[in-house]
Amino acid sequence: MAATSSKSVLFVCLGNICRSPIAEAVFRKMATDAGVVDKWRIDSAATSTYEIGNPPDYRGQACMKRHGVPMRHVARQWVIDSGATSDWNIGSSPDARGLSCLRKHNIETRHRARQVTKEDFMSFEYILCMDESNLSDLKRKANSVKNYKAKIELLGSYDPQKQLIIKDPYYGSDEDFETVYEQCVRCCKAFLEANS
Ligand SMILES: N#Cc1ccccc1-c1cc(NCCCN2CCCCC2)c2ccccc2n1
Repeated sequence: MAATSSKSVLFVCLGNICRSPIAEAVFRKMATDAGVVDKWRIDSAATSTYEIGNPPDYRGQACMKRHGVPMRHVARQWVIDSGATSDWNIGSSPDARGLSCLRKHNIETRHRARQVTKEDFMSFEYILCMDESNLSDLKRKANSVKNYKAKIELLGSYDPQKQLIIKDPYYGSDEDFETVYEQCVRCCKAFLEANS
């Protein structure tokens, strides 16, 4: 019987196509390799609406492939999608229990960029973001949510090499994506250790 999700983390960046999907994929692989992924609800989201519905940036996907880190994106030949009859959960990610079931049966789900929701501030224990702009956007959004529980922090605050900011690589090169990857590896490792 899979353990219930006792921990939860939402990685956030500006568009949810570059930095936060990399952080999510790196952390999910680390938690899987440590045998604790079933204890975690892991997701990523954007502070902006720039890229809602879009897959992770191809440069980030290439970086993950180089490092053998599975990403929830599945390149698609067919345009297969799903939808709801209600507006109850617009912008939310699939239910954690469903994702866990799919993962158990080794069925990949593809990540699509989504914006952080008020519900996220109530349901995630940690919301870890990449730079000061993300942090101020998140704190402003959180202020409109009564009794929210999330600890809103910079992912870089866990970096043993003290690189506090994970810079936006959107206008950058493959090397900039490599730097994002290396920072995410250091920070996610320290964050997992701090929560084990
Ligand atoms: N903004 C900024 C910015 C400033 C400095 C460095 C990077 C970026 C930057 C720009 C992006 N999209 C281009 C502008 C989008 N449009 C801006 C005006 C509203 C309509 C949308 C990004 C998209 C996805 C992920 C990260 C991104 N980051």
